[in-house]
Amino acid sequence: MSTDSSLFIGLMSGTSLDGVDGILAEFSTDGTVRQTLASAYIPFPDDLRTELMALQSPGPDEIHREALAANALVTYYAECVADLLQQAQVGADRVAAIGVHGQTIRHRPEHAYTRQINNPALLAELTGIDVIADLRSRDIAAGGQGAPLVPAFHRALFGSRDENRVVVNIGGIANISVLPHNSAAAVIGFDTGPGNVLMDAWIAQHNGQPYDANGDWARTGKVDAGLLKTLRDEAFFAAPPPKSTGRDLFHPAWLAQKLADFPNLASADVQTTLAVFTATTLADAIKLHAPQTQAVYVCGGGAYNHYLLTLLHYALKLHQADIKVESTAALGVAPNQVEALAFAWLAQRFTVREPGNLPSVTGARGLRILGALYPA
Ligand SMILES: Nc1ncnc2c1ncn2[C@@H]1O[C@H](COP(=O)(O)OP(=O)(O)OP(=O)(O)O)[C@@H](O)[C@H]1O
Ligand SMILES: CC(=O)N[C@H]1[C@@H]2OC[C@@H](O2)[C@@H](O)[C@@H]1O[C@H](C)C(=O)O
Repeated sequence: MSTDSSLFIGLMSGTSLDGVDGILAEFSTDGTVRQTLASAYIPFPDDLRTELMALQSPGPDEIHREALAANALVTYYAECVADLLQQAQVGADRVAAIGVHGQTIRHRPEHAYTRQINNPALLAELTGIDVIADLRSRDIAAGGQGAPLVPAFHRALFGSRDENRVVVNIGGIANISVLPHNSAAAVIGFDTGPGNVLMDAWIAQHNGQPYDANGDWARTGKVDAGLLKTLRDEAFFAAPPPKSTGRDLFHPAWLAQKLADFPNLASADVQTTLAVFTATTLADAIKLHAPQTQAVYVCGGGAYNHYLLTLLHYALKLHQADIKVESTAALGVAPNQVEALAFAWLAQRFTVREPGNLPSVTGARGLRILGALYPA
């Protein structure tokens, strides 16, 4: 490794609540990714998943339960770090910092707060590595949404001089980054609504599976136009960016309420409609805010749902016949590694005291250095 580069770890556990994705990568001082040395995924055990799900809404003794869940969470983060170091045969002393997102349990930018449960002090203690945490609060303090943060990284990693690109992340929630080929043009980005969160909840409720692998169940049903319209009528979709959302709005009880008017729908038809809902809300956002898009690159777990990608491609082709839809693997980064790499990048930005946000995305008053340091 040369003197103008350093190793960083990124840890992301997102709204799907399934586990933690980690990456160990080498960055140049200017933030360029030189190479990825290792990636790892540690699933959460069922009891932690259940508690993280319960903490998404108000409940008894929350402060105590949140603290215990944070301690438990960090043991899996530390396991992920150990796995990365072991795979790459790298000592903790060679890693400059860990960028750790934590687990979102509330996201209420309209009330000027967002909460990711975490115990970064414990992570520094367990790993012996500097930890950079709390990466959203400063943007919110500056009047921003605090999310999505990945567009700045998407621009750095995936921006092109030749092609108008959109990067789509389909996690629990979905978001887009609009990357015009003209680098002087502002990058915009925002959450478009549910990604997998409602499809995951529905298949878990009906078939006991954590997600609809490959979209195979959704593929068997029919779209219900009435339900689709009811879902799309939610005010969030018509609101202009900057905007962000989460499980605060799109939770199983929200879906149950919308379904109340459709008591006779077959469960597979609901799953199909939810897949079309995700695909069309993404496509609408791209058509309205990035009509010149030539290529769409998809990351996040939803990139592995072929049925969903087919629906997205179909919805976009109605607008522009020759639009490309591919996964970010076509640009050299596996779809399930992009978010963790973004948090490694944010840790690198903090370390060189460079901003991590994009005011054109979050609506913050200006560029801000994101995060707080817990020294090793
Ligand atoms: N093979 C697959 N087929 C279909 N869906 C899949 C597949 N693999 C992963 N997924 C979906 O991707 C989800 C996990 O995606 P990801 O890890 O990107 O979410 P996250 O990071 O938790 O969410 P967010 O980006 O909202 O924070 C799973 O819950 C599942 O719905
Ligand atoms: C508050 C919060 O955790 N938001 C997540 C969530 O998951 C996807 C979408 O909603 C995005 O806004 C964000 O995550 C990514 C990493 C981001 O900030 O860009």
